[in-house]
Amino acid sequence: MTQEKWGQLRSKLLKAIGKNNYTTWIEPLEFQELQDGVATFSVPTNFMGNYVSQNFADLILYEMNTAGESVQRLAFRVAANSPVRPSNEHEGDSADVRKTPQSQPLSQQAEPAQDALESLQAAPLDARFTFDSFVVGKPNELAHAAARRVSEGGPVTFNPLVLYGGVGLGKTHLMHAIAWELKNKRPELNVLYLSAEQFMYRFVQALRERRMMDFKHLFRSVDVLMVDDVQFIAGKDSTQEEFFHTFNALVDQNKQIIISADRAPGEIKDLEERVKSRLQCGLVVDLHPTDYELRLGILQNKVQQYSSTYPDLTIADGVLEFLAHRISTNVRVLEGALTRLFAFASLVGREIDMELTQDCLADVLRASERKITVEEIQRKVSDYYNIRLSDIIGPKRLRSYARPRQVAMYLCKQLTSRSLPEIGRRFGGRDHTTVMHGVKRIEELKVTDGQIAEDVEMLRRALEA
Ligand SMILES: Nc1ncnc2c1ncn2[C@@H]1O[C@H](COP(=O)(O)OP(=O)(O)OP(=O)(O)O)[C@@H](O)[C@H]1O
Repeated sequence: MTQEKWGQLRSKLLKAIGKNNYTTWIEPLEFQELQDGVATFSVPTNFMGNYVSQNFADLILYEMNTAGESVQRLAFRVAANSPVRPSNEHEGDSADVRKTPQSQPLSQQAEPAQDALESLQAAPLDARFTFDSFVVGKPNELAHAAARRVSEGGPVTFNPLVLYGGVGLGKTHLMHAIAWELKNKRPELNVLYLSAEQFMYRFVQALRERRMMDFKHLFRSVDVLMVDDVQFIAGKDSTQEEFFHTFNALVDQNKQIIISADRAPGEIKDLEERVKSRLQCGLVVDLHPTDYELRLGILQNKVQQYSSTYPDLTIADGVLEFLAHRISTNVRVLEGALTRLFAFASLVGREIDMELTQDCLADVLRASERKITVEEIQRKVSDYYNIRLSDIIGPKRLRSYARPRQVAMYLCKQLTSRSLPEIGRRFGGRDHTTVMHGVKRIEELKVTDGQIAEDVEMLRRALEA
């Protein structure tokens, strides 16, 4: 991040927290560097660093990330370069921003909590995302069954329910469907659905307006709390802490919590252990990547919905099967393709046949047959394991390099059409028997080592996305 960018961010902070706070706390901060996700500031005193970290860190992090900077943590150093140590922290954590004040004075003009709660409930639910429009197949049947159960609003049997899976596989759809169902069946329940980003934003706002008591009260008075994309709060320490307290308070009152995430809780980097373990206490279900049958079912369902909008359009045999076969990335892309096809066909007034499909969706079809390269795999794997690309290719035999290298070789074998000798050549001129050994080793480990199985799956998804 440049000084200039920090300058722009400062003016946003000024607007957000008002002139007095700004002059006292933000103006004296001097941005030093942004490295490995940690933004370092120099501050005149320890006290000041602590105060800013406790009261404004989430806001600063939020603004930085919104401005396109990838920042997980802030660190404050007094001018002499000694790290700020929050008084109630262990030494090892000294530069981390972790603490949230446990209580904040209530603002004199604080609205009654109930009013504010109503505005919170306005988080919009998509009218299309209901159980009726959700197509069930093998990859999502367990998630669907669990969502159905929770949506009955009966006694809480598993808490929380965690739905996780890759991009566009229906997590948000299921969450909304639960909320709609609860609103219909149990209108007396206070159901709150929001994204983890909105949770953070509310939290930051409450801190800023000194209305933490309201915030706590609001979130503790819901009957069902649904938080979408919880991975968003990873690395945002104060928000995680507040989420943790909210979570515990609701579970203690036997209130239902439903969470979604893009990966299993245990796999979310920079999510605190205690949050992970709370999330793992309930029922954790995976939405698997779609299979051909599910994709076809979703397409047929969509076509049925479209038939009222486009009563004159017809689809030739084989088109839906072709799309289900060819577009396997995610449901969002599949739906988008069909929408475009209908719009196009209605414009030109033609039947949707293979020719029109190929013409209209040339780019989508090309993208879905995109070839994955060895270099891409090497790059993704090195990013994933946080090692250098040269360590994947190079000669080092340390386990911390050798295992990722074997994972990369395995993925090259699975996802590209390269032969073993070709793969070997691209891994620093290794022999094909070395590649074969690596591939075999990962095949074995996938069965015996859950971590490796998960790593390979995540990487495969990322590469195919
Ligand atoms: N089984 C399904 N039946 C019908 N529609 C589906 C199904 N799965 C996904 N969709 C549709 O695919 C689109 C993407 O789904 P959704 O937004 O729920 O994905 P997500 O898992 O929350 O993705 P992200 O990780 O991007 O938030 C939505 O329009 C949704 O209605």
